[in-house]
Amino acid sequence: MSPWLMGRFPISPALLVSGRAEQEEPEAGAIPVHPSWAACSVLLTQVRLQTQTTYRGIFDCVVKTYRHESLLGFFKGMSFPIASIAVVNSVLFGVYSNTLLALTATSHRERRAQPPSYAHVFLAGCTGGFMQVYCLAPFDLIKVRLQNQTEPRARPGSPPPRYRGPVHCAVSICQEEGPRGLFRGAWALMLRDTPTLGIYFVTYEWLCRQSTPEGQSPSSASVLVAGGFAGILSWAVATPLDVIKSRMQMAGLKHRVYRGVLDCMASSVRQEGLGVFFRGLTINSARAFPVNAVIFLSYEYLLRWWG
Ligand SMILES: C[N+](C)(C)CCCC[C@H](N)C(=O)O
Repeated sequence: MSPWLMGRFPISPALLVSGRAEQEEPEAGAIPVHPSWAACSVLLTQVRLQTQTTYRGIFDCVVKTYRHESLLGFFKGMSFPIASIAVVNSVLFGVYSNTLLALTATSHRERRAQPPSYAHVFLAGCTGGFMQVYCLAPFDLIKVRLQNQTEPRARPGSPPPRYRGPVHCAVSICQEEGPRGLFRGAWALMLRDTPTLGIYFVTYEWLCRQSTPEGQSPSSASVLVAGGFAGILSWAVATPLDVIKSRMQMAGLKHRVYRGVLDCMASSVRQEGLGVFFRGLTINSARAFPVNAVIFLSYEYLLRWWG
């Protein structure tokens, strides 16, 4: 077994074997598990649960994806977001720190002795969220479009998927809709990120201050816990608009074209009930803790080294 396959995730053989007459690839009985697979599957499952109505839940989505698209299916649309993480987070944290600097006129070091007010932290977070949307929107659109392609890769005789990969997806969108097409759903993304990133930084600051004696820098453990909970809380608040954002990004493909954010909300609620706003909440929150714990730890360390 490849060293990449670190463990095996047992699944009832009946689940994998049933209805497999026309699919040969997956081995019956187990899905090989690797951390990168786990991370990608979380992102893919979240997007599919939010935009497609064919899945009964997280487990059903994972099993169906594995059955129809094999392990590779989970990595769909991942190269672009991975490449974009550094850029998007640099913009977010760069704008946040500089706005805080402008508002409080204190450097990162001085801020421990003179902590900024929560209103300033919130405002700086909202500004960071607003600015990051410009670079996040195209990457996020391509990710959502690729993750929603359920066709298996390279199966002879089967119709090819609409997009062959991230670059083909970007070029096709530009050709079909012009460069503005790359910003489809950007309004919903802005509504999602501007206030929730304010909440994100306020939660982080508040939790750090609760666990740190006055005037001192927070310990790594405090940073990890505060960052993790800031991620969970901000994703919990952001999930309703995340669902709408993903649906608007898919509009015209698997979904009808909506007249705007409100139309998308109203028609989703009419067809699927209020529960639609909580699709992907569990998976978003589970992913949010480790991801944001690491993001804030890196941010604090970088500021201490270079600040
Ligand atoms: C505010 N909102 C919850 C929308 C996003 C928070 C982003 C944090 C991090 N980049 C992540 O992917 O978890």
